[in-house]
Amino acid sequence: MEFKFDKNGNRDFLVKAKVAIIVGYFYQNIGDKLLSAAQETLARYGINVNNINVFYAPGAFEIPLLAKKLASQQLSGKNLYDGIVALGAVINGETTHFEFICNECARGVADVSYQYEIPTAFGILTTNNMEQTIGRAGGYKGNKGEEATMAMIEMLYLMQQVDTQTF
Ligand SMILES: Nc1c(NC[C@H](O)[C@H](O)[C@H](O)CO)[nH]c(=O)[nH]c1=O
Ligand SMILES: CC(=O)[C@@H](O)COP(=O)(O)O
Repeated sequence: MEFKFDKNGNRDFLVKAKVAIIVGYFYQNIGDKLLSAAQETLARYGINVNNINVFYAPGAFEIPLLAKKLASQQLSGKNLYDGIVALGAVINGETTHFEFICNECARGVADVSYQYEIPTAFGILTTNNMEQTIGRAGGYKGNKGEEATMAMIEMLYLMQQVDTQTF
């Protein structure tokens, strides 16, 4: 993914950024792979490790509530977090349960970003089997943890651009 902003340009806005990572821990090994990629990406772009908090949800269905709770946190009248990254994996089974979890998780994560105007990246794998899952957690299709984190970082830049635009 190519950033729209100059990756080698001014990154001061990233050094002070506070980020929450939520990991759906239904498949712990997958969650760990996604989390590692997210943490490495944040470090690569200069976000202070002391400004990153990690939270574990039992499953993807619980992620939106945790995301909303985190997004609502305030410090001195401002949002505590500048960005949120939601990670996890939902693997289809024999029933329609998969659809309900995926839809509610995606809808809930999106609603948090809209309601609180905090970039909340959707890094939840929605796959048909473990092979597809592993392939997207550091395998042949990359790592959704890195991809989602990069999207969140770019949104931090864009939100700053909007807030500081002049004519
Ligand atoms: N099957 C998967 C689940 N199921 C659990 C739900 O997310 C939720 O925790 C439960 O329904 C209780 O509310 N979660 C995943 O993250 N991935 C799955 O494949
Ligand atoms: C996505 C799920 O909840 C899945 O693990 C459930 O499997 P099943 O539909 O076979 O009960």
